[in-house]
Amino acid sequence: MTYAVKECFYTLQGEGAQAGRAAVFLRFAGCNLWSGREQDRAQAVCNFCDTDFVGTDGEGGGKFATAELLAAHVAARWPDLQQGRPYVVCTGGEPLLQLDEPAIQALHAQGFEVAVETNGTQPAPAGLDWICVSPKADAEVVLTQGHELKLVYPQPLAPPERFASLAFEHFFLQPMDGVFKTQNTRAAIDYCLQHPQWRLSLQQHKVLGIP
Ligand SMILES: C[S@@+](CC[C@H](N)C(=O)[O-])C[C@H]1O[C@@H](n2cnc3c(N)ncnc32)[C@H](O)[C@@H]1O
Ligand SMILES: Nc1nc2[nH]cc(C(=O)O)c2c(=O)[nH]1
Ligand code: SF4
Ligand SMILES: [Mg+2]
Repeated sequence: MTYAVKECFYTLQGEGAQAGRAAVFLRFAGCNLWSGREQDRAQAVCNFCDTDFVGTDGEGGGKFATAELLAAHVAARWPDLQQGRPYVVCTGGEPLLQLDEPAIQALHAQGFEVAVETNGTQPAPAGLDWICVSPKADAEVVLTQGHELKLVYPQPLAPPERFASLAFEHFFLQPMDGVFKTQNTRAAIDYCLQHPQWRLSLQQHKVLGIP
């Protein structure tokens, strides 16, 4: 299996229950819900994406022929493997189109806890330490259990109530970034105030100006 990686960088997790934690972000290229081309955005199943996941040309990007080469590339980004619990967040694009058990095992062998940010349309390989599912209105969620469910809000066809009974430990609303970010943030605050099962996830890295 060759892995196509858009970029790979060390920063703080900006979202959800692990926000503030140092992590290597491993951003896989490609997604099943959007081509990544602006001319296709309006017709895409997921049309609010804030990320460039096309190609392998980003910082720390490239193609990796084996799970071991991929894991060594990730480990090289962690400052000191003796210090703290090394943490890798596999994202994309849609990471579960590529992240498989051998890759997870190779990352474990390098000492990493392995997290994933997924749209929930693919089954999860065994061995993941943290699963964050972020449902998209027009895409069926097959991954219905995990650690956190992080719903971009609002999506009129995906109200939070649709997901509130799924088997997750944490439930977050993340205001949709874009031209209506201020209004979306206010709406998410109001929803959390009225439904305390849900917490607010702000994209802290955007506030901080870090990747
Ligand atoms: C770029 S996605 C990649 C992982 C996976 N494809 C997914 O959608 O979960 C990473 C996270 O950013 C969220 N996200 C994408 N676009 C956003 C936006 N415009 N505003 C807020 N969150 C957004 C996604 O819902 C997901 O939780
Ligand atoms: N700092 C930081 N935190 C993040 N959490 C989820 C991200 C993603 O794009 O998946 C992301 C990201 O791109 N940067
Ligand atoms: S599913 Fe994730 S990566 Fe794909 S277009 Fe939507 S937000 Fe972007
Ligand atoms: Mg991001």
